[in-house]
Amino acid sequence: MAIEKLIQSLPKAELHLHIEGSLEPALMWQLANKHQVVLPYQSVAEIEAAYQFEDLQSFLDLYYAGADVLRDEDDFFQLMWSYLNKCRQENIVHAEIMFDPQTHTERGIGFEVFMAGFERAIAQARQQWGMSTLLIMSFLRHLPEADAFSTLEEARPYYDQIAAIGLDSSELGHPPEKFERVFARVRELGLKVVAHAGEEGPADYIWQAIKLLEVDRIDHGVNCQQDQKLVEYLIQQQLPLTVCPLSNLKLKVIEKMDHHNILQLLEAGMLVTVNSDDPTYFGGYLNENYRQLHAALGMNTAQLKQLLINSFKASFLPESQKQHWIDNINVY
Ligand code: HPA
Ligand SMILES: [Zn+2]
Repeated sequence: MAIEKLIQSLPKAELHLHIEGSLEPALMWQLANKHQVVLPYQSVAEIEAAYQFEDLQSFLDLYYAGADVLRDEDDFFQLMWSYLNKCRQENIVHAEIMFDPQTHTERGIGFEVFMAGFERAIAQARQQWGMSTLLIMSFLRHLPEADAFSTLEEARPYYDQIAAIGLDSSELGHPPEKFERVFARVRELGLKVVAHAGEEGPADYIWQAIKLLEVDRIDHGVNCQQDQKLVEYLIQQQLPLTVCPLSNLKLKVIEKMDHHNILQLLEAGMLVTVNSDDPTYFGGYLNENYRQLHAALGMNTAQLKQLLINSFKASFLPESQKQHWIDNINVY
């Protein structure tokens, strides 16, 4: 079978997806009208045209501004529902979805609003087509650690709906060590830990995420090759990286897709996975990321199969469910 068909048809997991980064320009436009939010754009086409980024921060500025149209429970339902439908179209059978509560609580929108919307969409997708999802609550690292502590406290009624806690937003100048104490508390609560590290930041930030936060996965991590000892450690420990190729291209972490190191890392034996990060901002959902790896880097069928296996291996699913899906990755 042609690789494009395999990319579409094989079961896959997505492990690095910010739900606020799946807000479609058309939905942003519709919600801005609904709530009379004034956007600095005159049309959906203008929103799309604005998505040209120089670096992570230039993206984050638009991403937080875009999230301002999300106001009531139904908005969060629609946001989640639209992504879960995309999963169905792309044969993403399991998704571990990040959300940024501080982006909403800072605007006076509480957990009871967004969690209710997310949960309603998740339950509907589970009932209608057996969609499997886990939620990852992420702290914004440009804010103080004290704010992360209070967010963790506010989330208390929802702990049984949250599988893991993450760390995202502006990386440079906000190293993992800034959040060492709050992640110690997270681990005491029995939650898994992930952190963005080594996207724009140095290999040392990846070491800090490992040693100080005791992460179960690294989000991005593409700068690991700056430190050969770190590369060896990641291989030996099989500590997963959730890599986002189109994101790296759009945020100029790499100059061209054919410079991406994901297949090198894969061939070296690292547990790397492919993910879309913020698909509406970066020009493609998950399958488009796989397609571009084939087009630009010549990803072959064996590599595709390994990346799909990795997507389940690196997930927080129970072992039996991981194995079930891995057994269903049939490449002819
Ligand atoms: O790629 C990212 N990096 C950091 N923070 C983010 N928040 C959404 N996407 C990202
Ligand atoms: Zn991310």
